[in-house]
Amino acid sequence: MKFVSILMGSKSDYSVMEECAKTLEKFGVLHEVVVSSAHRSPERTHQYVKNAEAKGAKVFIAAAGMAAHLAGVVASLTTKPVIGVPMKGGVMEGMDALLSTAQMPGGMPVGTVAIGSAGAVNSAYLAMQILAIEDEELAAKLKEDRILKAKKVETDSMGIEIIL
Ligand SMILES: Nc1c(C(=O)O)ncn1[C@@H]1O[C@H](COP(=O)(O)O)[C@@H](O)[C@H]1O
Repeated sequence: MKFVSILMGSKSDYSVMEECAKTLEKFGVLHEVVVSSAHRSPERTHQYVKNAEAKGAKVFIAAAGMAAHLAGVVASLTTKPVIGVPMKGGVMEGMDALLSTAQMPGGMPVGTVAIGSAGAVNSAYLAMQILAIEDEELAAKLKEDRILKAKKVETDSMGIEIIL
């Protein structure tokens, strides 16, 4: 079994991270969704990451807001790629979470995406792009998705564009 693991620090992150799960779902990519906090439930986080890796998690996505240490702690527990998603809601509307997710010490990376909703969706795409390195079927689906996105830009432009 190979799958993407999605962790979030709180149930309150789910309304945003649901978009990540839905994006993986759309492409038929197997995933787990778990609430676990490095701060509030350190043992659960440790056990979950170790078990998930043993079961076949190929990429971890970790979302948290405020002092967002979850992704960094997940990165400390696995050598699989870890994608961090900073959540809004702290005093700096996500800038606090962005910095605490991205500013990892050398040798312990967390690939960090945008704050909030765009980041949630992009974390799923980035995870799939990593899986697609060795999955031609998924790679083809991602290429098709790019073509559809480019076509949509053209369609959206029709009716409003003025070109001299
Ligand atoms: N940053 C962390 C961690 C962690 O890093 O371990 N655990 C929870 N949180 C974050 O705290 C915020 C508020 O959580 P509550 O809404 O439960 O009070 C959430 O965005 C969560 O990700």
